[in-house]
Amino acid sequence: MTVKSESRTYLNYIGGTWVPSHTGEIEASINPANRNDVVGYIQNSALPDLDGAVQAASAAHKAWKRLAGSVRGDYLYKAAAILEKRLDEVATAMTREMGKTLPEAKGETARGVAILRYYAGEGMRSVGDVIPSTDSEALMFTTRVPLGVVGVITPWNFPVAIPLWKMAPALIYGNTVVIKPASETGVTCALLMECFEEAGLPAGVVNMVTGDGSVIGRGIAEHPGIQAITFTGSNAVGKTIGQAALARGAKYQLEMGGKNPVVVAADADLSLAVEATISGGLRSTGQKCTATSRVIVHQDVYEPFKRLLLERIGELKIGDGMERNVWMGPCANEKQHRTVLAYIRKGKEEGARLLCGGEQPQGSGYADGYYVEPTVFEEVTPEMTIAREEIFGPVLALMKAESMEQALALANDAEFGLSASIFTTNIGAMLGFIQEMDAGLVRINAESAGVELQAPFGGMKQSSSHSREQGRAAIEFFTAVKTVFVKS
Ligand SMILES: NC(=O)C1=CN([C@@H]2O[C@H](COP(=O)(O)OP(=O)(O)OC[C@H]3O[C@@H](n4cnc5c(N)ncnc54)[C@H](OP(=O)(O)O)[C@@H]3O)[C@@H](O)[C@H]2O)C=CC1
Ligand SMILES: O=C(O)CCC(=O)C(=O)O
Repeated sequence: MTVKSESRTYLNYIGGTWVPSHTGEIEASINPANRNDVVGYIQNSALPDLDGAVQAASAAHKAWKRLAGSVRGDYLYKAAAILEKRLDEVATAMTREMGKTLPEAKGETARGVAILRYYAGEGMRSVGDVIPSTDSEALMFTTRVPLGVVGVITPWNFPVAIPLWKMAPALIYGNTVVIKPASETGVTCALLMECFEEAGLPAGVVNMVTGDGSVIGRGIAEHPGIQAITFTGSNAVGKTIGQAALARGAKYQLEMGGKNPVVVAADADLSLAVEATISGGLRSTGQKCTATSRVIVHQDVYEPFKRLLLERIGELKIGDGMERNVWMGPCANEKQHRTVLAYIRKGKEEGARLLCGGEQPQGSGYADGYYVEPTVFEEVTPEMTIAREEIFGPVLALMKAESMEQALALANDAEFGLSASIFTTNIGAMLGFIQEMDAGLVRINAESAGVELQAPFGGMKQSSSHSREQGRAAIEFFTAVKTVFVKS
């Protein structure tokens, strides 16, 4: 296989200019489909780089917040048009950096364009309420003000959509931004910065510093010049960010893991349920916080569902996401690959029965990449590790339920509460699920993954800090309410 390596070095974007890190160190961004392919080099930054970015963002804030919302919106519309024009280039960088297939990466980049346009429009929408005062001669109303400098810490699994669904609302409501993307996807983030630069955003309004999470990510959480932090990633890191922010009185928002169930009732459309389980559980190699992980099937349809599921999984083509007809790419990095294989081993050790997959696929096309076969276990019991912990890989755990009550109890038996699906044609079962399921997203006859940008997104229990992102819900995090009382 020919390897298309590039040696372009991407700099930090600070105060409207591209600058190298004070450390002079760079880090290679590797293609997980072929570890010999270097996508580019990013800066391995240190705290003085972050300080520079925070200073630039603080200096830009006063003028940015004073612009009319519609003017800030115009910048976002321009950035959207530029991203749309560069869609193929950005999607290709994404596939090469973290492995999702090119059609998925193109879909995500198009979603990024739509996110920018949605929030551009927010600049023209109302922001407050008029509240009747007990004083008949007074006018009382609420308005909203930006928070200041927002720190954005993002993961590698949605390298365009997640940065944009955090940055676009932060910007439209008048904040300035310092982003630290996941190290695996620093090149894709640098391309997003180029779009903002080309759109002419004033210097310092958006800034990017790449580098180790434990240095730059932690630095953002602890920085006194950053008024709010929005994070998506693991629970372990999210909790430390929340604690650091709380300790210094900064606002924070954490979107973390999931252990999302799909319930298949006896009256379900089985082929629909199978397709949604495969799409929700295995697309993006299972690396979505909304991915289906536990599949709870009513005993009356368990065998036909299982047969159909295995038959369809057997047809999926695994490989380099840049190749046509490949349905599932590799895990995003070496650590993730090791983690997923370790969970599969644990599943076997704890007594779950392996129905398919479980290994790194064999053959020359797979030797240099972080591939794992789509894997299905059955006889999974609620106390097993693979039923409890987020795997973030192409692994499905089948569980048999004797009744819908038991299915619902199993679905709710998790520390997480992000997304949950049910497949049924019974309206009572649908309503019961909507009512009783402890999840921030409840989906009926639809896969657990897949978030619409105009609707609130976030989880219950350990999945989030109980805030919501996206849609109009974003205004709650990125602004503070001011109550105004006016008397002549
Ligand atoms: N909810 C979701 O969408 C996601 C969940 N996960 C879960 O997390 C697991 C591990 O993935 P991983 O990439 O390691 O996730 P992390 O939580 O470690 O990474 C997410 C982001 O946080 C940064 N970060 C890392 N350490 C710190 C720190 N101490 N303080 C502040 N920021 C930090 C990372 O930077 P850097 O890249 O430089 O380390 C990255 O930008 C996955 O297996 C999955 O279970 C992962 C990604 C997304
Ligand atoms: O399901 C989606 O499209 C979004 C999932 C997500 O936000 C995540 O995995 O972090």
